[in-house]
Amino acid sequence: MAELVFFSGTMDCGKSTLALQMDHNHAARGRQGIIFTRNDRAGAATLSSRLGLATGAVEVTDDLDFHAHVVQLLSGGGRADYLICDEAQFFATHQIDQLARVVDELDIDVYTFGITTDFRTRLFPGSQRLIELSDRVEVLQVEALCWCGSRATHNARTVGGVMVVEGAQVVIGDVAVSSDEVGYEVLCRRHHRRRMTAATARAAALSPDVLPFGSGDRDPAPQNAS
Ligand SMILES: Nc1ncnc2c1ncn2[C@@H]1O[C@H](COP(=O)(O)OP(=O)(O)O)[C@@H](O)[C@H]1O
Ligand SMILES: Cc1cn([C@H]2C[C@H](O)[C@@H](COP(=O)(O)O)O2)c(=O)[nH]c1=O
Repeated sequence: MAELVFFSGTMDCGKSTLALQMDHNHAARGRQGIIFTRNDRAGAATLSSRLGLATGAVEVTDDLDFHAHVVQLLSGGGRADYLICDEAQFFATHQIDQLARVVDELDIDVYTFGITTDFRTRLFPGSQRLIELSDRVEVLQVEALCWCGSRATHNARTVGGVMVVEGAQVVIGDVAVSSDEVGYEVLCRRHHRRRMTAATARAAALSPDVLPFGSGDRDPAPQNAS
């Protein structure tokens, strides 16, 4: 039976890489897929991974109807055994419902990939609908790490190097960008709550105001902050 699966994790945990690997593995066994994405950093109609791989994709727009798209393809003699959908957090909720229809009515597997929460720790509407409708939600095994070494569970946005908690939900960007741009950093919940990025932690560790002893609530010096 076909299934709707949501592969989720923070930014930079390998979702797009897994999407490309899944497409490769299915195609290697003679299955035919359609790749969709929306707002990939590499540009329109592209699915790209930080490991350097990229492939062409159908760019998802507001008016794209997944069910109609696939039915049209099949009616024209085309074939689709599975769909790969990257950056699915940016899909509209009714588009996630269309994906569920593709699974249930056309018996086609749909593999979706995306982050669950935004920089304010709020669910993206598309991700919320995926959690509600998916047969399975899979959390990626490769753990992105907070600067403290704990598993990163949340995405922080920085503007000019400073963590912000207000602004538009969607701003396309990347981790490890220069400090005058909008950027992102993955953090554990503790450090997201304290708004403590690698740069803030480094500054605090260097500050002469910080006593060399303290309560058990102190944070360690950043391990990989440069
Ligand atoms: N130079 C590198 N060497 C090995 N692995 C890397 C390198 N650069 C990035 N990666 C891996 O790629 C992952 C990011 O992959 P990507 O598919 O772009 O993530 P996502 O789609 O979740 O944002 C990182 O977590 C890391 O494991
Ligand atoms: C947290 C957060 C992220 N985004 C954007 C930034 C990137 O363009 C994508 C995530 O891509 P990745 O492949 O998972 O790294 O989402 C956003 O628009 N708003 C946010 O709050």
